[in-house]
Amino acid sequence: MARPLIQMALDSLDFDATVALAEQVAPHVDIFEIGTPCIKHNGVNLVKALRAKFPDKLLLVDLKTMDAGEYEATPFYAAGADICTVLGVSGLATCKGVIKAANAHGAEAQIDLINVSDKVACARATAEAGAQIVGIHTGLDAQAAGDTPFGDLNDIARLGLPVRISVAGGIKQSTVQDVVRAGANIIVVGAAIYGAPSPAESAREIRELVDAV
Ligand SMILES: O=C(CO)[C@H](O)[C@H](O)COP(=O)(O)O
Repeated sequence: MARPLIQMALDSLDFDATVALAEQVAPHVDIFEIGTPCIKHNGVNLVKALRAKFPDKLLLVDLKTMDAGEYEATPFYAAGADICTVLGVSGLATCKGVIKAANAHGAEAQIDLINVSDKVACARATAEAGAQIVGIHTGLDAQAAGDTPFGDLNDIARLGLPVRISVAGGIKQSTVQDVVRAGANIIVVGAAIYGAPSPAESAREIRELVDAV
């Protein structure tokens, strides 16, 4: 399996703080995720700023699109996004719209399985439709209620679909190696890095743990 990628979720609302945090953790991560609250607050100009500052990083824009897939995602790909997310619960037509926009820009679409009731069926259908990445995701509110993404990861990984698997939801130093072993290709980490006393040190630890598996 190719080396798993580490995705840092930039979940602040503040434009300058987001860029500053990205600078701190850049040596240790592969993908910068502009989180949903952050992209809603700052818009496409933040995509352009990060693209210009980090030409060698992958950039994921966590749009969590729910409708008008092609129309909503197109300007973000045009601004330099490598990956945009679309909600699996939006339905196949919206997912296909984001996939179409991604393909038009030589980029990728990620289907976020958050709150999808039949995740296996959604993953199969969207992989068939050409999605490049399926995201297993326990959101912040569900985490607060005690949920984790680990069971869903096992269910999706065993399908052997021709997609990369991204996993998000409270991943930290003590769980990251299990996530890699369970078959994740992209490990998303937010609070365990940005909430640490030293985000750079925390990102470095995560990198070492992932690479040691
Ligand atoms: O997409 C998100 C919330 O919807 C978060 O960015 C994602 O869950 C990663 O953050 P954390 O590691 O803190 O869970």
